[in-house]
Amino acid sequence: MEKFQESMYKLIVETSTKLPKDVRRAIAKAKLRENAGTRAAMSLATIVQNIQMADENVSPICQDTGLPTFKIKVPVGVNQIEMKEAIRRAIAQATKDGKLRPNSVDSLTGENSGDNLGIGLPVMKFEQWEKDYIDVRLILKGGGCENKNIQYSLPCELEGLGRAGRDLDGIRKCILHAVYQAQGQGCSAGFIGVGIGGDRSAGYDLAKEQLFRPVDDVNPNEDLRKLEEYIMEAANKLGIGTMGFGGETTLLGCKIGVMHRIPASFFVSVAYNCWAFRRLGVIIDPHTGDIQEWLYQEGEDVDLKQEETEMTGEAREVVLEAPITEEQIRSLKVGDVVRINGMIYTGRDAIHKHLMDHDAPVDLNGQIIYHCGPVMLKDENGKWHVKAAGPTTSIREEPYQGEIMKKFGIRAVIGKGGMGAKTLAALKEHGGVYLNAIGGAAQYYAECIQSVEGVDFLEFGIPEAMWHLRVKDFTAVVTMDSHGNSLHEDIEKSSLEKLAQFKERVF
Ligand SMILES: O=C(O)C[C@H](O)C(=O)O
Ligand code: SF4
Repeated sequence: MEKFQESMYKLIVETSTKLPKDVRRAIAKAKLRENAGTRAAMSLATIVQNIQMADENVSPICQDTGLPTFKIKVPVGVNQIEMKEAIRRAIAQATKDGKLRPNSVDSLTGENSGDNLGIGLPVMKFEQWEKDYIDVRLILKGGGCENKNIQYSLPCELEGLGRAGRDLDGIRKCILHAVYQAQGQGCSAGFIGVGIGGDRSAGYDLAKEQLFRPVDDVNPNEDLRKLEEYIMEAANKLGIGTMGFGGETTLLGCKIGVMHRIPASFFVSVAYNCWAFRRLGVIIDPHTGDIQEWLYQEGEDVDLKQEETEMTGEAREVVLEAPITEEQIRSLKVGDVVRINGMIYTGRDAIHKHLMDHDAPVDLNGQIIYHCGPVMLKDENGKWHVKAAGPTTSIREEPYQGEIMKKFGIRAVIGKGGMGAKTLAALKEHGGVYLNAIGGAAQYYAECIQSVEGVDFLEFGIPEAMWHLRVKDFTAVVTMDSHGNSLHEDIEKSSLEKLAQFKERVF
């Protein structure tokens, strides 16, 4: 097994940087469905470009390289203790090489371990089997989509859909609702794994297990096959679309599993995965530790080629450079595309909390905040380089954002998934704007960053620090403006109306 660590390193790097073929096929299909010139088509074009850039740069597709979870099947007699150690070393190495973001945080102190190791991390689940080879599968599931997982306890009342009872039709309603409640925040279009039955933890395990099924397989259970097919069709009529911008594709895959339950409990657990569905697997020779075969890579290479596309389509394009005046901000409207040049400052969870009762380390008057936790590498000369830098889910900053904008005079925030009523009111009052970048497009945005001019709060860890970035042609869409308009609010409303059309019994 001397090659096992090297094989695990290859598996980690490949999973973080190259989407599997089954996922590429689903994205290619989605792209064909969108009408040219729409926001959804533009966003998908950016996503496709990002996938290609990650291939070429061998760099993370998305800056959130997730919580690494390994599922390992071993023949009797294989030493699992040694395998665990080899996996831990491979994880630390991949982090050092900038293929994974340091993502392991002490839940009590907030300290980032820096190498992706920690109590319980990475997750490794072993199982013995009768076969004579080792099967290792890895999923890197990011935080934004993980936060959109949801568990239903039947019977329940669902907005738009009414009563969901303890039968197949109740299950149908829960799954549709799960897609609706995710909106664009988990970087739609997404994939869902559903677990029916079990208790709360076994149900979620079963849901996540479904994410290891190939996207194009067929459920052997006839009822579930029909339900999967139905969900794919119905969910794509909700009009949530790529990044919640509206459009034809909201769901890229749906896999449903079932297990027994106890009489009092009836859970439907849904695991939501973003379009950056990073999961791969390998077959390993138990003597040498070498890779014998890659999984999820059957079929022809997937052609994602596209014509040169511009983010703008038919939208008005505005160039922004900080410091921005209130007048400039008030001239922006939902739907405008902005190209940002000059300085932006990253700030996410730790910084927003901190700024509520502390001063900012730089003058933020008229400036732009980017909700982003990048992957960064320092070279021998102590210079920082951006390896991946897409947006993070903005709604987590909802309790703080409005106040912080007013307190420091910030004019624009860039993020993804949109923000709520409190921020919208503050944008109107203060003269601010919310800009939606394409979630997961971490290579695409990293290329817009010309230099790293400084960093504050590095003690919060690399993802949570405030990075001072000089950008060129950083493109985003105005989705909340200073006149009280919010594309997110509109899509939520219209998708709820569409959801209500699926109220009647189907199964
Ligand atoms: O942590 C991040 O960088 C992003 C996160 O996965 C998110 O979707 O919000
Ligand atoms: S930013 Fe989006 S694509 Fe990246 S892990 Fe989070 S949900 Fe997934």
